[in-house]
Amino acid sequence: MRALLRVHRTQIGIATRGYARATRLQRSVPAAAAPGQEPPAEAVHLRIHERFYAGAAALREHFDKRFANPLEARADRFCWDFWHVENQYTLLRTPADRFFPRVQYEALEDALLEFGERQLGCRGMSPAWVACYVDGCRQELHTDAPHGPWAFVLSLTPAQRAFAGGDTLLMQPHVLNYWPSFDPSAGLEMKHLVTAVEPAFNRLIVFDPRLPHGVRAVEGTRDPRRARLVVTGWFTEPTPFFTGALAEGAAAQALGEATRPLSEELAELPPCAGTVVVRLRVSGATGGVEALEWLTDTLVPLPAAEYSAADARGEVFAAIQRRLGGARFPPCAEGDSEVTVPLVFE
Ligand SMILES: O=C(O)CCC(=O)C(=O)O
Ligand SMILES: [Fe+2]
Repeated sequence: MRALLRVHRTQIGIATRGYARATRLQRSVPAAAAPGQEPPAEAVHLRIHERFYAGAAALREHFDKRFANPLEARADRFCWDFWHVENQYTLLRTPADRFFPRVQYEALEDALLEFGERQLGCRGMSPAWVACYVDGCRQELHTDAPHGPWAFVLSLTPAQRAFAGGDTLLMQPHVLNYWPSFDPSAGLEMKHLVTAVEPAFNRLIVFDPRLPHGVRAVEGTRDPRRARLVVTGWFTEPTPFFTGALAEGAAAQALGEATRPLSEELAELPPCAGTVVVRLRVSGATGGVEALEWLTDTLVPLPAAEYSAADARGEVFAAIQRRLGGARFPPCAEGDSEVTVPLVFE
C-alpha cells in the first residue's frame, strides 16, 4: 500500500451550492445502469452528438432570411462584431439571444440546458454566441479554463460545404504529457497531435475547454451564407440534482452525509483536476444505491511523485464508488429516484 502523503485542493462542488429538483426531466429517466458499473478507464474530453437539435433547420432559415439579399440594407443585417485579436481570433460574432427571435432562442437554450443537466450535471450555461467564419477567419490555440467545465459548439453550417478548413481543433491529451510516452523512432504529424472535428450541420461538440483548442482557418468563401456558422458557449454550474420520488430536503441531507467524508478522503488522495459526474440510482424500497452511472469524467491526475497517473485515478474513483455507492437515502414508498452528483476537483 502506498502512503497517502499529499493533501491537495480537492473541492467537491456540492458543498456550497443549492440542491435542484429537476422536475421537468422526470419523464425522461433512462433505463437503469448495470449495478456496479465500472468507473471509466480514461478521462473523456470530447463528446460529439449528431442531429442534436430538432429546431436547427429553423435557426438556419432565420439566418438565411436575414442575409438573403446583400443589396437590401435591412437594419437587422447590422449585427456583427468583427472580432479580431492579432494572431489569435478573427471572426464575426453576435450574441445569440439578440440574433434569433426570442421564442427560437429560448427553445434552443432549453434544449442545451436540458442536455447540460442530464448529460453533464451542469445546471447553467453562459450566454451563447453566434459566430460566422468567412475566408480568413480562425481561432488560434487557446484555452477557456475559467468559463465552465464544458464548452459547446453547435454547427449551423450548410451541409454542402463551400470552404476548406473550419474544423474545431482540440489538442490530444497525450501532447500535454508528452515525455513519458515519447518514442524517438516515430515522427508525429498534425493528426497525431490534434483532433479535428468538422462543422457538420446540427452537430454538437462538447469539449473540455482546459485543453488547448482552436478553429482551423476557413478558406474559400467570403459569403456569410456559405460560411462556417456556429452557436457556441459553455456549460456552467455543476450542481447536484435529483429526479424521482425522494423529497428534496431528505435527499440533500443524505447526500451531504455521504459527501462530507468523501470530501475529507479525497483531500488526502493524489492531486487531480477536472470534473466527475456520477448518477446514483436510489431504490425507493430500501433507500440504498443500486447502481452508479458514470456520466462524465475529465479527471486528470496532476504530477505527484509517489503516484502513477493510473493509480491516482484508481484511488479517486474507488473512494467515490465506496462513499457514494454506500450512501443511504430514506426509503420512499412512491418509487425510485436518481441523484446526479458532480464532483469538481480544482
Ligand atoms: O467554434 C469552435 O469550434 C470553437 C470556439 C471556441 O473555442 C471559442 O469560441 O472559444
Ligand atoms: Fe475556445
